[in-house]
Amino acid sequence: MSSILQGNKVYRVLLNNNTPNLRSCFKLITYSQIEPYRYCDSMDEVKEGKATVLFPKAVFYNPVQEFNRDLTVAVISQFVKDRQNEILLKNKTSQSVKVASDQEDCKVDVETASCTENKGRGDIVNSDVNSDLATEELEAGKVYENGVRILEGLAASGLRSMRFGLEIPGVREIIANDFDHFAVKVIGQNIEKNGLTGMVKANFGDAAMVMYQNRGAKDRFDVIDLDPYGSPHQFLDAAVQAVGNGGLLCITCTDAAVLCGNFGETCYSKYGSMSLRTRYCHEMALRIILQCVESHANRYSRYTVPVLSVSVDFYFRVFVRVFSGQGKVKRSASKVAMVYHCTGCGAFQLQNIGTIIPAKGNNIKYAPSQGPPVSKNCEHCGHTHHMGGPIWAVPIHDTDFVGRVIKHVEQNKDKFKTSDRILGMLTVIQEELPDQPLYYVTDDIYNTVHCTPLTMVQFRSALLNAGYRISLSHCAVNSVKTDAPAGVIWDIMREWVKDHPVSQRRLIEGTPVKALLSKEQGTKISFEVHPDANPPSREKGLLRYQPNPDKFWGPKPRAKRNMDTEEDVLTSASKKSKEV
Ligand SMILES: C[S@@+](CC[C@H](N)C(=O)[O-])C[C@H]1O[C@@H](n2cnc3c(N)ncnc32)[C@H](O)[C@@H]1O
Ligand SMILES: [Zn+2]
Repeated sequence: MSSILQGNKVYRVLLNNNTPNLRSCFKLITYSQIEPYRYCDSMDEVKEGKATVLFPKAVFYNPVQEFNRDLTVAVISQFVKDRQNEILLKNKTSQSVKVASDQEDCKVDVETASCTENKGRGDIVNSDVNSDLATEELEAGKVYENGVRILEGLAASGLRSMRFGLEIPGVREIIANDFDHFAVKVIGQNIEKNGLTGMVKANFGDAAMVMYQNRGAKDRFDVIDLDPYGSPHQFLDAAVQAVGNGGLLCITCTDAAVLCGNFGETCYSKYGSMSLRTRYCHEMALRIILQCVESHANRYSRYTVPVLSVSVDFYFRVFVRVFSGQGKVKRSASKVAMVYHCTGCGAFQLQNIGTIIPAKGNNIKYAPSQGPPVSKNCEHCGHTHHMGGPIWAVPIHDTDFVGRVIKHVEQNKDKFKTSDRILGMLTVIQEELPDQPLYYVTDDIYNTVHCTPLTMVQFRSALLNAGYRISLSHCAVNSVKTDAPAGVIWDIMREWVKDHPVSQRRLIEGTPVKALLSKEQGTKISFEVHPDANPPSREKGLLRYQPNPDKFWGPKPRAKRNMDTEEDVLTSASKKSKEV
């Protein structure tokens, strides 16, 4: 039995395949007369965070995305607090100040605060709208007339919106929108069930249209959450316009195969960037998404500041603030870069598209970059390069913000089922070298050289002893982010194989290993254990890289779609009966 919506009617379909007269299988019920759970064949009740929601099979729900929802609740909660502080700050001074608050050391810099730009251009300054909030201790579940407005563009059952309403303090209104009538009915019911009438509103519409209708200066949202099936690309143009100045976009992408280089040409068509199939593809994916959001924003004299970007399980999630300001938009070309990736040894080099040159006084000039940074063949192994990108080449997180989210989660640990994972991942993120895009993976290095592996501590010590910085990336276990040039990595390996020789049968002419090991050693290498070789997140024993969270882990398929016409239903039912 399943339910199908047509116009304002719901068909309760009894698919009895042995019945020749299919019309007798349908029972027509007037939609408005009936509550969704009464006509659904099965309606599961799910408790997550403070919310309890009903899920019919026909509406999308993926339990392993609880981490995504927990993290989003934490990030938006912190964002709301930060906005409050920015307002206080703006009211007090235009300098960087320490704001005394429940987060003792929350330092907010006016540079990144939303409030200062574009006044008088008709762009609503949200801090003005919210100014009453700034002095209040906020509570979750309470409607604040001057609180934040949140749009969940693709809400399915509205679970996320219910959690926002019940768990994020300082909210005015949440629009839980979906383009499926049935889902919207379920959202309505979940609003009542969670006592959120008046704060959360169910809305039927195409998310892009809803955002276009709200792009006027006074209508923009403070937060927009986009959690689509696959790629969000068709919503980005509207999203960058419908978010207020300094507002927050929270975007999920589950099209990992496209973003990780399996379909570079598709990635180009969706994100305007060529993805590469490499060991650092997960971070590259995040950077492709960020450059894509930025390029959409630039068209409307806006620019973005990523506050947190995570690669999780099978998906990517970015949290990006959007600001207005044509002056800063000019910097965008220097924030993105092409990637040259050696097809032999995996060494990579970035080539920024634009560059900023200091000029007279405090002035700057913008110019195209000079390049390329690599020769036709790799200087280390002689193989050719693939070129990918453009990618976002500046920091993908705001480490101060990440620190505040960590504090928020530590203080509210019992509210997030996935708090251990959030804390582990965010701590690794805080340790990431912010100015070194992409990474090597040590297993990959050892495979290229065909040698016995070093321990992580030995490898890290060798780089630190040579005077370079090193960190992990949250995107991959055994990852190495460093400011050392690729040549130093190969120097480490050349030193290592002196005592751990590579089998002669591997040293075939034309292979990367043959070329790499034939080169002269450049840097002096020591494997003596360096005091900083163990990252603090490892020493503390945090849950840094979680194995697959569930047995049936992965992106869930679309919820079964409601068929459009009775004819479709009949055709489908008759197909089914033939299959039996
Ligand atoms: C992945 S689910 C959303 C899951 C939800 N955010 C959560 O956390 O459980 C995607 C939803 O987007 C809806 N959808 C698809 N295209 C849409 C569009 N153009 N506008 C609005 N909703 C859309 C689908 O009906 C589906 O319910
Ligand atoms: Zn190479």
